[in-house]
Amino acid sequence: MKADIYIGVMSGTSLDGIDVAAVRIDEKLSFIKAQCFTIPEKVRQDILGLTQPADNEIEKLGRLDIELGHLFADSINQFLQSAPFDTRQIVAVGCHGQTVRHRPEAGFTLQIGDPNTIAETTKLTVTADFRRRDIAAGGQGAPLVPAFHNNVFRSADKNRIILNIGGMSNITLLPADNSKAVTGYDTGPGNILLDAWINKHYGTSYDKAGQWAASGQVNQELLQQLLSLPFFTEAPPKSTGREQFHLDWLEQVIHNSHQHVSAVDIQATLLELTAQSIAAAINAENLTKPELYICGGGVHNNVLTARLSSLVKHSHIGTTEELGLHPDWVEAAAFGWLAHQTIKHLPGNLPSVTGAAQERILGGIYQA
Ligand SMILES: Nc1ncnc2c1ncn2[C@@H]1O[C@H](COP(=O)(O)OP(=O)(O)OP(=O)(O)O)[C@@H](O)[C@H]1O
Ligand SMILES: CC(=O)N[C@H]1[C@@H]2OC[C@@H](O2)[C@@H](O)[C@@H]1O[C@H](C)C(=O)O
Repeated sequence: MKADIYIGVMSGTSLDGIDVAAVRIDEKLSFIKAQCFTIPEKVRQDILGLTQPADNEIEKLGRLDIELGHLFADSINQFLQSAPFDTRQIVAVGCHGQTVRHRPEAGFTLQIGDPNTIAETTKLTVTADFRRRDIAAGGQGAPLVPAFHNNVFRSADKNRIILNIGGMSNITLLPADNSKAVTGYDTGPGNILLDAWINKHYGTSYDKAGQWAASGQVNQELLQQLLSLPFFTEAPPKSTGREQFHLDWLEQVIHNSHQHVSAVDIQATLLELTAQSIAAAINAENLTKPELYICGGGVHNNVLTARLSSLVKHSHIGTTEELGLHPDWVEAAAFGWLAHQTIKHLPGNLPSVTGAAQERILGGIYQA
């Protein structure tokens, strides 16, 4: 039987790799397989260099756009070498691109990784640039994945919350009552500050299972200063990124606190900040006895998830694996679904999440 297969490609704010997933979409979506590809260190540094104002930005951006286009295309081609399906069944690729700047308050967001290059190199139809139409319609352009969560994880009898802990964290509220709107927003940092701080001190890219954080003590004064950032109490719709949560911001708050806090205690404090900001967002919602399902790389940080489960009100806590989708592949699968929406001329955004005036067909199509 001929099936429609879509390839989702996600390279998120953590810069931990390029996730490629294949999904089959007929009446229902089913996951086929996924793989993560390395981002070379030089490319990682070039991306990071563009997330803050830099010299000669246009030239750097132009070059990196093409370089990432090739990197995404090579990852897709490699992924398809061991595909357990006939690649002629692929309808399209949905490529998120790499966010280098997200400034919804200034009316723009920028994801790069040239889709023309991907289409030329893979000989596949590519859909990309999913966020800017939502922004043009008055939305935040993010988070987009709640629409996918609504499609695959909503239950008719249980209220559910899906929590993504990536570089940033975002929640999706899925009421069982389908007359109620799905809502969701970015809650603030996911792994980004934990990654940045351990990288500064040990050169490693993340705090494995949260062990370094677990060996320190939370500094309450610093925690309160970090939590006083207006973003945490702003009403949704809201989204954020590296523009807000970066090492310079953290170091400025530490400096302004006028106290000496050891590096390990700062890591413990950052884990507590991450857990508390997520939990405050979840607990502020009035869904009755929600089930909480976590996805994103943060599920592997046992110390963070244990702390979260002691802070949040929920009737059940687990990962999206219980709902049939491994937590590492939810976002990549979502971009496969978004490609399907674009190709079928269906909306990809949820105005109740992003704040856009209406539903919109997202993204551009770059024909094979
Ligand atoms: N074993 C582990 N222990 C602790 N943290 C981990 C572990 N494995 C992954 N992580 C964290 O997960 C992060 C990657 O998460 P993920 O791939 O969901 O991010 P992303 O897709 O870049 O984010 P975003 O959703 O913001 O776009 C890593 O940077 C790391 O901090
Ligand atoms: C601008 C941008 O790239 N935002 C990402 C980021 O990573 C998590 C969170 O912040 C979310 O808003 C979004 O990603 C997912 C894929 C989304 O749009 O739902």
